[in-house]
Amino acid sequence: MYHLAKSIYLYATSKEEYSILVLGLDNAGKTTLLEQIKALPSNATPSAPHHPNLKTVPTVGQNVSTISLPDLYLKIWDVGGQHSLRGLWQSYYASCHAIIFVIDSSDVGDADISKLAEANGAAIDDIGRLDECRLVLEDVLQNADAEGVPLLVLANKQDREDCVEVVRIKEGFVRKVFEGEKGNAVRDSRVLPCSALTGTGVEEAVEWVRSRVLWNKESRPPVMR
Ligand SMILES: Nc1nc2c(ncn2[C@@H]2O[C@H](COP(=O)(O)OP(=O)(O)OP(=O)(O)O)[C@@H](O)[C@H]2O)c(=O)[nH]1
Ligand SMILES: [Mg+2]
Repeated sequence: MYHLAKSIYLYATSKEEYSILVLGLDNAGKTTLLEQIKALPSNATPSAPHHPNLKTVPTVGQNVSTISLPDLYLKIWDVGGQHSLRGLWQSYYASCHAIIFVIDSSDVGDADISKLAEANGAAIDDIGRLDECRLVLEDVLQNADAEGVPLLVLANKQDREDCVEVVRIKEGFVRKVFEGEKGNAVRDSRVLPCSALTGTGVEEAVEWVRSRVLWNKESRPPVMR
């Protein structure tokens, strides 16, 4: 009887948990984004409000936090984006349910990769940030373990005066990467603007991810917590 009661209790109180992987070049704003997500009203309670820690340092390794939404948990993995750390990303692909790829909208020139064709084949140290961003995103798209995983591209730092508008990042960069030969085009994806620093667009980003992991749950089932 005790075991039956315990099973019913666990069934009634447990929720599905989905893992979200936050990727992007160093300095893109991944850790700042994680801090803002942790501080969302849906996660904090009036008795335990959460104030985002916006003083970040470059991540060496990973930060992980689980946020509780009414119907599910999102376990969010923020991994370091420095060049030397990117080799670790692929070990997260097989178990993630969605990827958020963060772009620093003030560090991608005019975001038009068609002008970069001649940079193909250059060593990574010799290329600009837009091309570096393209190579890194293509690498994610091409990895078999990440196949079919919903992908949200966040055009971050939209609060900065020198940022490129989201439409240019979408049309000049993301669409061309997806349509390119390494693009692996068929995938649930979206490009959204945000400012991880001010928090603008963060809630919309979480809502997109929440809806897409649910949509994709037959291909990538959640774990129960
Ligand atoms: N203006 C502005 N600055 C931002 C925004 N998001 C992050 N930053 C700043 O960008 C810098 C890097 O932010 P992080 O969140 O540490 O970047 P990261 O992607 O985690 O970097 P790594 O851990 O090295 O991969 C910090 O100085 C942040 O304050 C934003 O939306 N707007
Ligand atoms: Mg970081």
